[in-house]
Amino acid sequence: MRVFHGFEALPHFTHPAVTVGSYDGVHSGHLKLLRTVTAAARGQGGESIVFTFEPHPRITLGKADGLRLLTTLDEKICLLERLGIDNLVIIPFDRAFSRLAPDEFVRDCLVGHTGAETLVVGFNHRFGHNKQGSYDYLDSHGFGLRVIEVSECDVDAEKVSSTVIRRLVEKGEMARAAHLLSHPYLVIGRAQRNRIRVDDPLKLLPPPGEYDAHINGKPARLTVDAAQELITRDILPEGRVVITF
Ligand SMILES: Cc1cc2nc3c(=O)[nH]c(=O)nc-3n(C[C@H](O)[C@H](O)[C@H](O)COP(=O)(O)O)c2cc1C
Ligand SMILES: Nc1ncnc2c1ncn2[C@@H]1O[C@H](COP(=O)(O)OP(=O)(O)O)[C@@H](O)[C@H]1O
Repeated sequence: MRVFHGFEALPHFTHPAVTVGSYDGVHSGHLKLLRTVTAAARGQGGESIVFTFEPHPRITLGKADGLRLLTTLDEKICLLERLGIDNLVIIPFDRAFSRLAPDEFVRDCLVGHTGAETLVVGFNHRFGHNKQGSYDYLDSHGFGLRVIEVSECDVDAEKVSSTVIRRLVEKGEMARAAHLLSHPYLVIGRAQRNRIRVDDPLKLLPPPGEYDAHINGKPARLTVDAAQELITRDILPEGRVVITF
């Protein structure tokens, strides 16, 4: 997967199919869109592009109050890569960007900068200044784009959203969280002896307690302490570690 920062210096994309969103957690609902965008790209002999935002829009818009995220940017890249997405474009979500009207965003950013031919959106997707854009808006304005709307994906008749999964992780219900994510809860940190630190203060960790997890693919018993440090029984090689719950 190629990763680009911002709209400047993007290459020429071949018949791209695109999707846009925060994609926090890259959960089962997101998966349905990501599979659709991949299939659409293949169907038109082109490549898939995911646009995501950094920082999370709610932070820029001052609506973050205590927000913790399921995925850091590093983790999101890892998860999208595994799904076979061809390109990721990370959009700096600043105040000026948030003021773009829906038509400016679609015309200038999606079509203008990437030549998007197909746009995949979820059932509740909103975009553009004050969230004025939606599937209906796209459908009625055309923009010369094929727009595919993906219906809501539930798991066991339960709504799947980043918010629902955040609540499960906050309660330490890691098996249920993994079920709604459709993959284990991922934490990428840095090991020093038997301690693992996560540098991003926005990363949501499970509450203090003991957990069965995997560290770099090996089963391990892990303690999360009150200072949100992760402690193992064994000494780990120093550096980047991948933990899955
Ligand atoms: C160009 C562009 C501008 C946006 N502007 C706003 C905005 O002004 N206010 C807003 O709440 N969301 C805006 N969004 C939507 C956010 O990306 C995000 O979907 C939304 O903030 C999610 O809100 P929620 O977490 O409260 O559901 C914009 C999206 C795009 C692509
Ligand atoms: N459970 C779900 N089923 C289907 N689509 C979903 C689901 N949850 C989210 N989506 C879609 O995934 C895309 C990205 O979602 P998200 O990152 O939560 O949205 P936003 O960019 O508005 O924060 C959106 O198009 C949204 O409609």
